[in-house]
Amino acid sequence: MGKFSTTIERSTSSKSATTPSTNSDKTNIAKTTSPTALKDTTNNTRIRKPLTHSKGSMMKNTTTPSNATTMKSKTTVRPQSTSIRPTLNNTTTLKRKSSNDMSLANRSKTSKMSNTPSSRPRTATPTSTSKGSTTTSTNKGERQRPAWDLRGKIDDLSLEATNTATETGSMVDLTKELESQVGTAASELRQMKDRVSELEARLKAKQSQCQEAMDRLDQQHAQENRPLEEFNRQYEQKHHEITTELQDLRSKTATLLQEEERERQENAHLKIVLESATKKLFEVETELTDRTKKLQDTDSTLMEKQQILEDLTARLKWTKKRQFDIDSELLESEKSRRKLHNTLQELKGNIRVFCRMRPSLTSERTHEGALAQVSFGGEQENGGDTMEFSEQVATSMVTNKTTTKTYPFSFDKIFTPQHGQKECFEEISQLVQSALDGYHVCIFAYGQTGSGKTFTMQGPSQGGTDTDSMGMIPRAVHQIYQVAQRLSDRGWKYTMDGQFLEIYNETIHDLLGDASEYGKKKHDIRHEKNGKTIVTDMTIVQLTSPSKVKSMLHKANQNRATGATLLNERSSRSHSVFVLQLTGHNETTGERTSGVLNLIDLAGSERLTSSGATGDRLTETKAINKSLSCLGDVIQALANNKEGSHIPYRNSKLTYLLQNSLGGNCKTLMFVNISPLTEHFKETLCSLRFATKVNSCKIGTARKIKH
Ligand SMILES: Nc1ncnc2c1ncn2[C@@H]1O[C@H](COP(=O)(O)OP(=O)(O)OP(=O)(O)O)[C@@H](O)[C@H]1O
Repeated sequence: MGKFSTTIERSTSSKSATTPSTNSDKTNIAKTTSPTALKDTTNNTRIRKPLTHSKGSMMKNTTTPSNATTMKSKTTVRPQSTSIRPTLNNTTTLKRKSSNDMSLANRSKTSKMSNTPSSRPRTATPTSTSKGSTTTSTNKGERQRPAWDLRGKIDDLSLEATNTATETGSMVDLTKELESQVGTAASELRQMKDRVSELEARLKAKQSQCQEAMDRLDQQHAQENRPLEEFNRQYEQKHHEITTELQDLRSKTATLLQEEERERQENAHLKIVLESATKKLFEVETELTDRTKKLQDTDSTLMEKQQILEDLTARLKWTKKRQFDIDSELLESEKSRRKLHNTLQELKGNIRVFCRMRPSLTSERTHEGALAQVSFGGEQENGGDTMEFSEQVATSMVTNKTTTKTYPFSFDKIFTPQHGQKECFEEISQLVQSALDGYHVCIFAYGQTGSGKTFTMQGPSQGGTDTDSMGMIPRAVHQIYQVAQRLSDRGWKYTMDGQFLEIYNETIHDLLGDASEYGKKKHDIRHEKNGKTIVTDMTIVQLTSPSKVKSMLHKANQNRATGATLLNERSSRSHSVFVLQLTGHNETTGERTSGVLNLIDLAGSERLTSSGATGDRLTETKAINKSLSCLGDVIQALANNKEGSHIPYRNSKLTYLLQNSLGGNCKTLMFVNISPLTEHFKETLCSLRFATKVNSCKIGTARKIKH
């Protein structure tokens, strides 16, 4: 069947279903509690409306009964099914309606088109032909009425118009019927709404009742549960406590287990330590036993030794006492010896002469016979020493025979090359003591150049630091310093003022002054009535400590070097005089002393003839010889010892300077320094002869200077 026939079926079924559907709808509404469902029903009702406009309904009369029955049975089911369709809004419904109307119109149009005269070839029977031809002409291109069959076409049109009129009438009926249905439905709807409202009210009431019942139940439940909750709370608390306690217990147990493990390990360790300690203890005990035994042995030895020590201590005590007795005896003996010696010196005079031969230097021992033949004798009865030089002298020029000629000498003391500075100083230390006691002491060093005068007076020219080689000047200062310290216990206070001057070519120079002033200042000699000798503009150094002597000598040597030239070695060509003024004051007794110690390094005593000097050197030599000759003259004059006789001090600067240190009030010592070399033998003989001359002088008894 084509589309058109389907449409007929639908319209038929909808029409036939209209009445029964009302009942069934009602039943459905009653069952449905939702207003929405009701709406849907209404909508469905509306939806069904276009179905009544279908061509099918118009064709109802032409349909066979059997078909109608079938359709009816089909449509009765539809309202039920539509009642449970989803809700459609009015707009949708209208749209559907509109679209259905449109489809109806189209169908009508199509129907019209299919009934045009063009489909002329159709059968002449309008009803059956029309239906069959229309259907076929529209859809399958069935045979159409020929163009020339206008009559047929008009017939078709009139038939169609009749059909349309019939259809329109049916439509009006249908509309009316539908309107009536709508009214009924509206009334039903209102009833339903009322019913719904009523039901809703009842529902609300029931809900409220339910809520109240629920509240009551809740309250009851709460009341009933309160003890249970309390119990539950207590239970939980208890549970918590027990759990906590349990955890504590577990943790304590774990700690205890750990401690136990640790103690176990410690015990094991202690066990090992104990074993080791026990072992050591045993060893120590063994050692202790050994040592105790040894200690006992040592104790007995110690006791023996203590006994020995006591014996030794007793013997030492006795020895010390004996030593003290001997020392006392020795001191007494020494005192007696000094007294005797002093008496001897006084008998001999207060001028003493020491001879000192220096050792030969390595460079001087070049050949056999380089050293002069000399023998040193022992101590004489009068306390002096002897020495004897010898030389081979030709007796005949023809036979070339020689004989040994000897030159004996004796002096208060003779120092061989083997004697050191220490021995020399021991001999003169008493003179230094005399200076401290208030005497004027004068110590000369006389001899040719290079014979060892400076070495004797100051020490090595290189300024050696060893105390063994220290000369007479530093030793004298050391001794004075030490004695002054010792005498301070007995109330003595000493001051030591040092001056160092040089007499060169009969001019005085200050060796301790500023180097730039050296040789520029004029210094005069003044003798005061109290016996003091003053040299003007001289630098005076307070020797507060022995170390100051060293720096003083260094300064003097520096100044001397300033005045030296290549051809003129100043130390050999000038006299250097170190003057030490010693002033003592005893605060206890009020006693005062003022001694002077003159330490003089004379210029070289070469003979003018043998030196072969000319020019400036000749002048120097003349000056030196003159001053040395004057010194001899002064000593000679003093030796003559004639009261009031003239002493030629003023003949030279040296003797004038030493005026208060040479003579009856003074103690004089002369070192005659000699060389050991054969080549210097003649000069040595000259020096020794001069010294012998001095040594033979008796100046008289020295007296303390009184202030
Ligand atoms: N007793 C001694 N022991 C060791 N060496 C000495 C001794 N006496 C002198 N000499 C050395 O001999 C050399 C000459 O000595 P020194 O300069 O003292 O002679 P001098 O007589 O002072 O000479 P000058 O008149 O030229 O000053 C120096 O090198 C010195 O060190």
